[in-house]
Amino acid sequence: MRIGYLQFDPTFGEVARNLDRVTAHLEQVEADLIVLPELFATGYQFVSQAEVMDLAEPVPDGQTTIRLAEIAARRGMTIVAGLAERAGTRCFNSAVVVGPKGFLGCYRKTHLFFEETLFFTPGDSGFRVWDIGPAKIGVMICFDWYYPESARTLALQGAEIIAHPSNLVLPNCPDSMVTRCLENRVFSVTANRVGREARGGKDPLTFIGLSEVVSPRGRILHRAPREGEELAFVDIDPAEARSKALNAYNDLLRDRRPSLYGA
Ligand SMILES: NC(=O)CCCC(N)=O
Repeated sequence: MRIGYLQFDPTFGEVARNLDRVTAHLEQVEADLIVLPELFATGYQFVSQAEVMDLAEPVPDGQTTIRLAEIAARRGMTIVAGLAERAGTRCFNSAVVVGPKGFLGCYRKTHLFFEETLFFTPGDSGFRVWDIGPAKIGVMICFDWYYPESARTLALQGAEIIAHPSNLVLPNCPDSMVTRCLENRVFSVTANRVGREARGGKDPLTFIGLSEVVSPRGRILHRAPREGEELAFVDIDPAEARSKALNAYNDLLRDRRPSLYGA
């Protein structure tokens, strides 16, 4: 099974242009699963609620989901991509899952970071897993990584690969995903963006790149540079994420003691 990411540098607000640039990359892809960054078509540093409402789209009938579903069907692959979702008067920081047969579902970011809390509604979808044929994938978005419950919940639901659209600005995620994968015995694909944004007189944000695929044994199978766009794929066997046995006596998920874990 071939999985990977597009590390991308969007131009803020230029949705059609960003979509065109991304789809040009995707037309070259021969893979089973590709992950795109969080908010890949809009950019990240919104300055007002009105701006978010203007740039956000309905799911699945908005242009971004439609375009990605068309490509997924044509290329016979699954795409997980972050986007700003408009649902009535609310906006969510979401990720859509589209496959060879069309739209599969949408995850709404559970843990909003920094000024996202001003413009987005905390996600209400809960963590979800989709069977895409060769594997079961779960989705979390960027800052969700900071909460071990995110990856653990997906692993308990049977996720073998965690698709992780991101706009990372803090340094810790790339190395921390080694632990997330090790403790849950899952693969992860973190698709980060690169570049910087300094809008509306706000402090500039520099995105750290370092997109990566990590194995269930905590090996970094491939990591992108800090800067520059990169399309990268790794051939994996998702079966490596099915057994949670550490040895003849320990099973990572069976041996949990939730009655002793408190809230
Ligand atoms: N967009 C984000 O959720 C950033 C989260 C903080 C980090 N890990 O960079």
